[in-house]
Formats: sequence, C-alpha cells, structure tokens
Amino acid sequence: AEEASTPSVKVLVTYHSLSGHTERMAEAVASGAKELPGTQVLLKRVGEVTAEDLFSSDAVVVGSPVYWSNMSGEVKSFFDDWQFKFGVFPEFKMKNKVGAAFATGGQVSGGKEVTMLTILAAMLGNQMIVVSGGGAFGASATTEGDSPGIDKGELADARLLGMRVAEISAMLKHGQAR
Ligand SMILES: Cc1cc2nc3c(=O)[nH]c(=O)nc-3n(C[C@H](O)[C@H](O)[C@H](O)COP(=O)(O)O)c2cc1C
Repeated sequence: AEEASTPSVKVLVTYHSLSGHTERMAEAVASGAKELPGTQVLLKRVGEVTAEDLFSSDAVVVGSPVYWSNMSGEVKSFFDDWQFKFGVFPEFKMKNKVGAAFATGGQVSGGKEVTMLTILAAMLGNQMIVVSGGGAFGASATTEGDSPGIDKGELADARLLGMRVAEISAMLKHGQAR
C-alpha cells in the first residue's frame, strides 16, 4: 500500500538522432531508468516534447550527436524553445529538476565531452541539478572509424546513467532511492 501511495518519479529522456546511434543510447538510458522500481519514463525526440512533458518531469536527460564538437542545432533549438515555446524564464520553471546528458560522436576525440558539458551548461543556467553517470560527464559512444556503431560497454554506460538519474530523482523526491 505504501508503494502505491508514493508518487512515481518521472524521467524524460529526449534526443536528436539522424542515423540512429543517439537513439540507441537514448533507449538504453530509458531502460536503465526503468530498472529503479517506481520510475515512469518518457522517451521522445526533442522536437516532440511538449510543455506538459517538460514541466511534469522530475528529471530530463538530453542526448545529442556531436556536430562540430558541440550539441547539434536541433538540440540547441530545443533548449532555446524552453523559453520561446515554454517560457521557463524569469520564473526558472525547470529549477531543481535533475538534468543529465549523453552524446554520440564519430571520432574518439571529436567533442563528445564538450557536447555533454554544453548540454549540462544549459541545464545549470536553468538552475537544474546536474548529475553524471556512465562516464564523468554522462554517457557517450564513438560511432565511426575503428569503433563503428554502439558497443556493449557504451550501452551499459547509458543504462548506468539512466539508473543514476532515477536514483537521484527519487532521493530528491522521497528522501531515499527506495
Ligand atoms: C554536421 C555534422 C557534424 C559532425 N561533427 C562531428 C564532430 O565534430 N565530431 C565527431 O566526433 N563527430 C561528428 N559528426 C559525426 C556524428 O556525431 C556521429 O555520426 C553521430 O554518432 C551521429 O549520431 P546519430 O546516428 O544519432 O545521428 C558530425 C556529423 C554531422 C552530420
């Protein structure tokens, strides 16, 4: 009965992906978050996220392909839409929600960490509580050259990120990760 009366933690996992790599990572982040009982996960492309999706979430995990060592324009437009479409400022409507990032990039040293940091920077500017997981700045995967596609270890990192986001969100919402 106690379980049922505890409101579930809502995690929004959202991403941009043209050739499917970032989408695979997003699915793994989502399944990692679901591993914590009582977690509700919504998986959507950035362009499909509504105000209701955003504001009803306890956590938002954003994934981007690396475009010129940074988040893709579509992901940046998503963040810009937080103001243009959803009016987050000046009330800081995203304040104290958990935020995290993941990225895929063609090259080993092609800007995945910068990409995650710029995503986290947008979240920090919104007074969100940013967390890492999987890797030091979030979960990432190299998708071209000697390391084509997404491998098992990269999927495992994405799952770990999702789990950590769910755990921290539950701690903030309920005082413990259950
Ligand atoms: C316009 C453009 C710019 C890119 N710039 C970079 C880059 O600077 N560094 C890098 O490692 N990969 C770069 N890539 C490769 C993508 O990040 C990589 O293929 C990624 O996994 C694609 O993700 P997706 O399959 O989800 O679309 C670029 C790709 C495109 C289309």
